[in-house]
Amino acid sequence: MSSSEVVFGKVSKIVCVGAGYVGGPTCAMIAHKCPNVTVTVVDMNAAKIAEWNSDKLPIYEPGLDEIVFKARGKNLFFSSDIPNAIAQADLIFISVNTPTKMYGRGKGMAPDLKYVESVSRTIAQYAVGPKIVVEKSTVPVKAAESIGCILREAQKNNANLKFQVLSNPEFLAEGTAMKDLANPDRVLIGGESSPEGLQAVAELVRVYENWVPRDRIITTNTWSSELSKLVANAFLAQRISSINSISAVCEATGADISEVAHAVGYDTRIGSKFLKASVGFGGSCFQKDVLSLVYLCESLNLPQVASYWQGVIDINNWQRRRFADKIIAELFNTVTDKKIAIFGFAFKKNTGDTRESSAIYVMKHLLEEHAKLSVYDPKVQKSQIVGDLESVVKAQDVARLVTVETDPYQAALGAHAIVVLTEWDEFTELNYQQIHDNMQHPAAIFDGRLILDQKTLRDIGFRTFAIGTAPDQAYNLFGTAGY
Ligand SMILES: NC(=O)c1ccc[n+]([C@@H]2O[C@H](COP(=O)([O-])OP(=O)(O)OC[C@H]3O[C@@H](n4cnc5c(N)ncnc54)[C@H](O)[C@@H]3O)[C@@H](O)[C@H]2O)c1
Ligand SMILES: O=c1ccn([C@@H]2O[C@H](COP(=O)(O)OP(=O)(O)O[C@H]3O[C@H](CO)[C@@H](O)[C@H](O)[C@H]3O)[C@@H](O)[C@H]2O)c(=O)[nH]1
Repeated sequence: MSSSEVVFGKVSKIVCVGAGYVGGPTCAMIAHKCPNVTVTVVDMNAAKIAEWNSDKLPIYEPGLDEIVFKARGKNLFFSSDIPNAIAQADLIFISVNTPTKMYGRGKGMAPDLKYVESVSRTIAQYAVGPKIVVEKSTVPVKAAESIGCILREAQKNNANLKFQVLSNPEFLAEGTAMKDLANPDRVLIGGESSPEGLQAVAELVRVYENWVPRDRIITTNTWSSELSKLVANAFLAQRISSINSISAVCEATGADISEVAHAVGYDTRIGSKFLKASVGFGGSCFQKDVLSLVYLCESLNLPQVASYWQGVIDINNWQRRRFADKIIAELFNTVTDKKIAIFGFAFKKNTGDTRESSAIYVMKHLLEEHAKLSVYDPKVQKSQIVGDLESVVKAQDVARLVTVETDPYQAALGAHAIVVLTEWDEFTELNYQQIHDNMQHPAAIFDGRLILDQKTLRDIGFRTFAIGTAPDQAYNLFGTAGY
């Protein structure tokens, strides 16, 4: 092609394959900000598409309903007709899941790319005319090469087909997805430096330029873009593991993790964000993407780099275990048949998502000790909680030992302890005097999120433990001082 030949014209029809946590919100935002573009989100899960077309959307995300209800039926559509949508599109986002592979080569480490490959083959089968194909899913470096290879094969048999594969990873965080999409720190687009590649990049830039300042749209080569997504998540997860590792030092010495994080984060070179100690990071991305980086480094014969990043995961698992062990130790070394209230099951506040939530693992450890757990989460359904626990503990034990309540006061009624595992704002506003009055005594609270005021709770009569905080000598009812 000559540099002046136009292969990829102005994008007016966008299709997104994958109507999940990324595809749904991202396309709702594009439709909202680009009234002249028609956006169709397709998925092989017809039930999910029906939910996207209903009054109750399949995911909870602050601000999402409003935008979807405004744009739906105008320039935003949800459909199960994948072939037709692909045939019509100028630009196709691949936004399907890339979970950690649970079988065969790379089991427990590599991302499973079968859904990405399957979409590539579907595009190759139903495409007509030129298409810009955009990796939105998080993938390992060089995934675009595999997608391109499948698409080029289709091109050989049909001269009208033209494809360019771009990388455009998503950086939204759940719970703040709509804010992140409306005002991203940056948009990253990777592509080829050929004339066709540059044209495709320019067309995707043009879409984002509808609301993102041009200087926040970064363009790179394809492999830099793919790798940057993994590295961004690895750095973020690393900060949490770093602060969590120091939380153990605080507990053993009398330093306070919030004070340390504040003092350290005040250095502008370090920065204050993502330094909140916790019961460990959860969510569908951090563990999966760090493991993907570790696997990539092992494949590239870089074992030192692999083991450096593996440490981030090891600390996270250790922190979850450490917190559960602390609960058991402080409840007089036995939780057998003791009722323990679990406040929060989602992996963070303002989402109903439970994927890789630390709650699953802390509860697993407690269930192995035969604790009776009573769970309350404002946004997670009972079926989800039971299903998640059944993936780590025998179903009969879940049935025998776990109850799910729709009210935190009910969850804490008659309990020996409360364990806070998600930082929902409403947990800070409960009447802890009333809760304490209706618990077994001595009553304990374990704050895995550092959201409760320990002094107030102690004044009420609670025995308290918070991550990264040594029990105050004056209130050291646990008798764990040793420093
Ligand atoms: N969840 C996040 O906050 C987030 C943020 C940034 C990036 N990502 C990345 O984005 C990707 C998608 O994540 P998600 O959380 O939206 O996943 P998800 O599981 O919520 O959604 C994926 C959807 O793809 C559909 N799908 C799978 N294969 C398909 C096929 N062949 N044809 C049609 N539909 C198909 C599934 O039915 C599902 O509805 C992942 O690679 C993830 O790592 C996620
Ligand atoms: O200081 C902190 C910050 C976060 N967390 C925990 O870390 C996990 C992940 O939180 P967050 O990153 O806010 O949510 P995610 O939706 O998982 O978003 C991450 O993963 C996405 C998927 O790749 C990326 O797009 C986002 O940029 C990246 O922040 C949660 O369990 C949080 O509670 C902490 O424990 N301490």
